[in-house]
Amino acid sequence: MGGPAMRTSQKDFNNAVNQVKLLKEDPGNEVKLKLYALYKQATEGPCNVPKPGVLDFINKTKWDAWNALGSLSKEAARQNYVDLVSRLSASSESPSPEAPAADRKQPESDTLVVTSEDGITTIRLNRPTKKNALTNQMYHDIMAALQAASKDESVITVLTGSGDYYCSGNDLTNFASVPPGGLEEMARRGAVLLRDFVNCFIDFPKPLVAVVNGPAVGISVTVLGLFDVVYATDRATFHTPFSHLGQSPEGCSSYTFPKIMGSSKAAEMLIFGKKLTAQEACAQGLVTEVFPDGTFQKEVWARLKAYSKLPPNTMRISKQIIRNRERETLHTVNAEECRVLRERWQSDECMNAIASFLSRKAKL
Ligand SMILES: CCCCCC/C=C/C(=O)SCCNC(=O)CCNC(=O)[C@H](O)C(C)(C)COP(=O)(O)OP(=O)(O)OC[C@H]1O[C@@H](n2cnc3c(N)ncnc32)[C@H](O)[C@@H]1OP(=O)(O)O
Repeated sequence: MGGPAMRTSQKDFNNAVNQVKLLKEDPGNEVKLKLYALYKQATEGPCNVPKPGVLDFINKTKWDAWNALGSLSKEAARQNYVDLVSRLSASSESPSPEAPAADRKQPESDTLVVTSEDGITTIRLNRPTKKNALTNQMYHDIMAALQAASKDESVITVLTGSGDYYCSGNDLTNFASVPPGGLEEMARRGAVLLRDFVNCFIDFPKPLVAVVNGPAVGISVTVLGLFDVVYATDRATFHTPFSHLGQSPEGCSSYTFPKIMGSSKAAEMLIFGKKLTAQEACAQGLVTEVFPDGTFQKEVWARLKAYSKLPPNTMRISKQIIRNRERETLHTVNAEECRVLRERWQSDECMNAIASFLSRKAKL
């Protein structure tokens, strides 16, 4: 085990594994084989499986590459993997023809991880210590990721979260720093950001799937009405505590929720802040299907991989015909919700609720 190898953390390694999926150029089979071997060595140690038969050409080649690393330590393999990915990333900076530079904007921080594999672009909220609460930067990064995904070669786009929560909604500290223009300016900016954010979901052209890996709060729940399919673990809950926060519904939920679940069920959620279990949300049509937490990831990703093999243009056209009729209505609803919220954000009821959370007096 060499000294430098010890400097690579598990986080660096995980980042490198994600980075490989974002490479804009195919590094070629030889490099892919090297990456494979280093990955196996870093995660499982020296090759410990029987050699495949000579006719099993692909697996034998992979086995040979892994076996050639001999007794290289896991740490050293991790370091070599990270170094190799870093060199590959540096040499694949040139823009790809199908994605104009503005649309390829990658997240500026690690709070959003975007990967593409098997025809699926996955946008992962990655702020688990804050229950994936959405910072202003994350709203921008999600918009950029959706824009890029709408033009990339993937077939399906997925939004999901890291850790035990799907998302705890708007980061309430977004309201903590008041700009020079005062509360009014803060509310104006918030309304513009919210409108643009929700518009990206309304206009998204490909099948959009939410993989709800845990509890969901606020805006992460309301925009679900704009997704095509919502899969949830049985640990998930769905909570829109707008009245508790002195706020009003957004994400087009004032329109989509009554349509999905009927006006009285929608009112119980959006006005009284009733928290739904995953099963309840499924019974009311907000969630497509609920999976046991133990098999959630396995079952959902297997299903999505199978769906991603379906003809992409046909799926896109089917989505259009399902959604297009309502697109203008949804834009109108979004604009109206943002107008109302802009006023709410300047109200005493809202300010008190946020101050209360920030001073840790209140929790949902
Ligand atoms: C451009 C503006 C657009 C605005 C759109 C309008 C959007 C509206 C909404 O989304 S409304 C919903 C807002 N969300 C909330 O009110 C949730 C607040 N959070 C909580 O009530 C709880 O944290 C919890 C129930 C989600 C989880 O409770 P628990 O399991 O006990 O964990 P902790 O409270 O200890 O949380 C861990 C850590 O995360 C921080 N955190 C969680 N959620 C948020 C949040 N929404 N905003 C900011 N910070 C959040 C929490 O403070 C803890 O931080 P700490 O460890 O104390 O530093």
